[in-house]
Amino acid sequence: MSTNLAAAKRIMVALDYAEAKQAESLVRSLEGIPCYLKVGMQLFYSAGPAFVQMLKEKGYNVFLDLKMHDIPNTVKGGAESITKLGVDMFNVHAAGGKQMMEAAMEGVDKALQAASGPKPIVIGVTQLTSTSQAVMNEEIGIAGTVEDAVIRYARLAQAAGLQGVVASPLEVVRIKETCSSGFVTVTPGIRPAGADIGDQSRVMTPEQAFAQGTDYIVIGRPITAAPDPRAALEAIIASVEGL
Ligand SMILES: O=c1ccn([C@@H]2O[C@H](COP(=O)(O)O)[C@@H](O)[C@H]2O)c(=O)[nH]1
Repeated sequence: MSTNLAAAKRIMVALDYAEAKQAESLVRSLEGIPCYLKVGMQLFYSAGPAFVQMLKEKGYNVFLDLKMHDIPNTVKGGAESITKLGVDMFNVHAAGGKQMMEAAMEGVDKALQAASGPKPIVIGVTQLTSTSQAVMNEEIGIAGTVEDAVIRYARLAQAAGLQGVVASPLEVVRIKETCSSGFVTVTPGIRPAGADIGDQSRVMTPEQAFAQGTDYIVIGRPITAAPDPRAALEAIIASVEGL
């Protein structure tokens, strides 16, 4: 595999669109680039499982970013349904606790006992990348540093049997040191130099994030809102080649 194909596979493009036809148009424009595609709640709530299945039929790796957070029995059922869709990755909120995350893993096993299929990577959401230190301490009421909170969630996710976490690239080094180098990190909060940060708070450039050792970067608006999304993705791929 050439270096830039390997880089493309570690870039998750967030398909944050209201309607399937908008997302389909973006996917068409990226044809031939083997990036991961991330389907979040906006698109899934409007386009549903059929859209995810279409992406799988086209051969894409798909991260279904629904951030489940509910009682264990409900999350188990949700994980079972998601696994049956054949996605490559999905997530739950680590703040839901160990029992809830274990229930997600039980849901995966239940789905795979009923019918064979790929086993998805299940990851825990730690502190959202839009959350700043001040917001976490003063508004949400969690004391301590964001980094320490992320590490607590990462340890909990690992103890529950999850394979990784969503965090900002700023916490990747400590997550890998604490949990192991093989514990998967998926990092949104990515902004190419000079790009608008918008509602994100804990951000790094694609180059900086990969230099921290992250496994995957998630990037939405810098690609989807660009005048030429394919050129924007290609520039990001070129910027991280070899990292
Ligand atoms: O902590 C988190 C968890 C998920 N996200 C998601 O990633 C993308 C980021 O999009 P941008 O347009 O590049 O900001 C988006 O789908 C979020 O829901 C996150 O940003 N932070």
